Amino acid sequence: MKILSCTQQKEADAYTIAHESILSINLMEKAAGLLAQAISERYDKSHRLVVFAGPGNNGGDALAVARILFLKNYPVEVYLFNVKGTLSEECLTNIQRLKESGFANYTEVSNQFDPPHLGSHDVVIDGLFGSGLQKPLSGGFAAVVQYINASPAQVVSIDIPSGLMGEDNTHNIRQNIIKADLTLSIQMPKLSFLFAENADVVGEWQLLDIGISREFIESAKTNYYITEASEMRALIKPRKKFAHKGMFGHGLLIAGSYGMGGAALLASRACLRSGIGLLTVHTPVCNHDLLQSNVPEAMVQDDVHDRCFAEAADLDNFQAVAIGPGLGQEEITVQALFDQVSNCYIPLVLDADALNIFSSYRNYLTRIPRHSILTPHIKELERIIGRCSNSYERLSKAKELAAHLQCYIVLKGAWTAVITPDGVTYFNPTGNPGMATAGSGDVLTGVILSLLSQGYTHEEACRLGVYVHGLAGDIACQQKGVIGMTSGDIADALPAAWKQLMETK
Ligand SMILES: NC(=O)C1=CN([C@@H]2O[C@H](COP(=O)(O)OP(=O)(O)OC[C@H]3O[C@@H](n4cnc5c(N)ncnc54)[C@H](O)[C@@H]3O)[C@@H](O)[C@H]2O)[C@@H](O)CC1
Ligand SMILES: [K+]
Repeated sequence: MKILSCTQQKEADAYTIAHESILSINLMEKAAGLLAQAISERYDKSHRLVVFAGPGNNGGDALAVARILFLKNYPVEVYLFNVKGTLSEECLTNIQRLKESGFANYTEVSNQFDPPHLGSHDVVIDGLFGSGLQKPLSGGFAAVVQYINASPAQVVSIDIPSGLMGEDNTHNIRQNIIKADLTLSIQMPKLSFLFAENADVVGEWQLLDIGISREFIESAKTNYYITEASEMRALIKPRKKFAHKGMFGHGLLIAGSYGMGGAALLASRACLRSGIGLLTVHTPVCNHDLLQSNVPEAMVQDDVHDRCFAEAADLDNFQAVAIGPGLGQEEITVQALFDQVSNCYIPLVLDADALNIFSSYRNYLTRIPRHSILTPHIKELERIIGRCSNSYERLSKAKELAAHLQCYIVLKGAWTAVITPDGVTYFNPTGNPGMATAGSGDVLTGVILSLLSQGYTHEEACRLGVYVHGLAGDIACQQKGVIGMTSGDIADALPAAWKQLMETK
């Protein structure tokens, strides 16, 4: 699914109106019908709806919603903010229609505003500003937002919480943004919904399909997408009857050190549960028995060192290599890592301590072969690119790094972002907070290694790997709960996740 900018969303509205013979006011009526339905599904008529409408079409939506729900016998109260005396045409039409419906509980605010008391059973419908917001809210509008936010009322925002920008909020004023419990977003999600620091203003969000032109959406250019199950299903390579293990690749995992053998174990289990033909784990001698007895399906290649990775492995006969889980950062490991990476000629995944080492030796970053996959979580990324003040800045810098190194970056977290060297970002919808647990990243590295070894492209391995890893996390969460689940449970749930994805229509 594409994520378009607010400017493009306005163009999409205009294109739909021009090419699909629907009047702007009728498109708004369609949106309002779906908004009203979503609101009535959540709140019954015991709730008073207090509607705050702004001067543009977001206000027009809110007024139409007020009329529809008033006619369904909801108790409704409307405040329209007309401070400049310039209302959009659709907003004006909807004031007219509201009045014609017999609605009387209507206040037009031009300067002085005497706010209504808002109780915990009231529902505020926020239609102050939508995709037409040009700068952070200030003055009277900021005061209204702060009044609503300070109240105990439930808040439903139309399209986007008023005051929030669709993309970059670096220069926004946070206290002047509506804090919604529910955001009913029209047609497409906004990029800013996917950023952690906006979670408390966006609340839960839901998309309403108002029938914006498919033609426009398909041809619109964007660098942001949300991955969909059907796309991932279509990527899975079918297995022929006469398939043999030699056809599914041989991967090399370089992982583990003294006290961190578990990371090698988790990545290996995940790798084998994701369809690889053969797996060799290169690990210090101290982890030999642990791996042999716990993942008998894997072959173990001992490093020369007892306790840490000390000598680059030969890459002949392998289709892909992953390095990093539980690797440690011993001096001898640093040297071995640089040797391994500098001479790597097969697809490569760098994770965990491999990334931490590079963050201490940033000059060496350019030794990473083009198209390698880096899988940092936020902290690991910031050790490389420096601290960022918000998610938009972090994403922008991650894109710069991906372009500079010509690498894929898998930025892990809620909505894990797969960033390609040419600047396209795919956000992943699966997963849950239970996955914020030790070893969860090791599992992902194992899955991606498995897919690369089987001949999936770098982009496919990243996107499919991240999707299935999140799905396995969701299955583990259903079985064990968000608190009790561990990364071992995620690895164990991989077979069910693959099965579920393959059954997706
Ligand atoms: N037919 C249509 O065009 C449709 C429009 N839709 C709704 O229309 C919205 C977009 O409408 P608009 O483009 O009219 O934009 P908005 O309703 O978001 O606001 C535009 C108005 O706000 C003013 N403004 C912008 N920033 C301001 C600020 N910081 N302080 C004070 N005033 C400010 C502008 O001058 C303009 O008058 C969407 O979010 C959606 O809710 C939907 O109903 C779908 C159909
Ligand atoms: K809004």
